[in-house]
Amino acid sequence: MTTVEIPGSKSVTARALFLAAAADGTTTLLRPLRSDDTEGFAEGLRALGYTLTLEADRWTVEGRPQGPARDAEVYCRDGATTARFLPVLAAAGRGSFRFDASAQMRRRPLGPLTGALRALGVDLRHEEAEGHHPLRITADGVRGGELSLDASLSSQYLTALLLLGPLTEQGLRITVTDLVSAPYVEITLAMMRAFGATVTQTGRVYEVAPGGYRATAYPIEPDASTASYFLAAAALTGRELTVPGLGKDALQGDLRFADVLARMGARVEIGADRVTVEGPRDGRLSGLTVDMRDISDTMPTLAALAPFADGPVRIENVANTRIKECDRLDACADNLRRLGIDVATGHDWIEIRPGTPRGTGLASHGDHRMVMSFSVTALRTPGITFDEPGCVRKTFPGFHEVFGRLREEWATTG
Ligand SMILES: O=C(O)C1=C[C@@H](OP(=O)(O)O)[C@@H](O)[C@H](O)C1
Ligand SMILES: C=C(OP(=O)(O)O)C(=O)O
Repeated sequence: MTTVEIPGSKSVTARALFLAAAADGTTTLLRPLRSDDTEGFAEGLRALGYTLTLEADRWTVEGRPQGPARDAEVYCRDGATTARFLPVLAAAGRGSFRFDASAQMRRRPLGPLTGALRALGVDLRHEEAEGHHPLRITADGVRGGELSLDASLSSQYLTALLLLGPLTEQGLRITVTDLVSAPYVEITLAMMRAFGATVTQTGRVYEVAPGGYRATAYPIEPDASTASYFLAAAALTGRELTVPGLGKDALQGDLRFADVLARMGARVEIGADRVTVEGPRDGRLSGLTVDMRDISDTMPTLAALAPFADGPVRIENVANTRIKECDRLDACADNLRRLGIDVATGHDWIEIRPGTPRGTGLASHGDHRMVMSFSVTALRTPGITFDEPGCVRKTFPGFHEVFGRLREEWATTG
């Protein structure tokens, strides 16, 4: 049996950094993720005037409940959590703040969030394309009130506004007309409560009370999206693999990817604080149709595994994967075709037919998940290479070392 320690969750680390910065007192994050996205988030906080100490497994943040209070320029790199959460933190402070991001992140939409901030009275200007970075905020605190929000492009708009709620004078009441990636909002609600906020949800209506956040010591659970590559690897190779730290009480919806593997024929056990997957001994996985709207970061993982199933794999309701680091439906189809696999896509779906992938050069499309996903395919396909393997740094800089060790361990144990 193999055990793999997975680094901390990107989503939980980003939220914990925001909450710690906004809290009254000093917060300690235990086992945070160290990666380009989360280091970019921490660097953004420093640019906004916060004091952070980053040690290997322990980050401390000195909170400033009054919010950022001096003019600043923030570069958000490729991270959408940084690019969508930090402008909201700035809006709650006082000063003139300019935000910019990488070319990739500049292309990704912000409009529903910046529209909501304007509706709350925030003075915000997009410097180039409307609804995209770069943007300038002239902040003077946020009074609060009622809002309607369309979160069908990204749940991160809702998360950002929920995080803002306790920092407003009157609180926020948000009615959501549509919501993608819903489990990420559950992470937000649970973590806001852990930092002392009062927030309720009744159907589509979220109510957040004013009153700020309280500092705490916060342990970061392992990243469930990252775990998907290792769980898929076990499913594909007929091995048994355990990821400690992700169990029944895990915050992240992406752990549900294990249920998809179970439907394909793997044995899955989700215990109190660990998940174990054992692939079928004969290597036979079943095809299936699956709605991944809630867990679409794992769509590429399944697409990369899909050719080995004994029937078609159809993934539905994943239109918003077209506005991630790249257009993930097109990028998956491109790489599967390079491997000689028959694949079809539509506006919000992809269908992959069974086949035997042929090793070849694959395109990263600047997307960490392309590289990590097709590394799983490579376990049963000699000759796969990537044009930009280093882009895994966004969420898991050590991916190739850890995945390579697993591959070697399995090669030597027959
Ligand atoms: O809130 C978060 O931490 C995230 C929400 C999801 O984005 P969308 O809501 O844009 O789908 C997910 O894909 C992303 O990796 C992280
Ligand atoms: C889409 C992703 O990241 P983000 O939206 O946080 O940039 C991801 O990690 O797959």
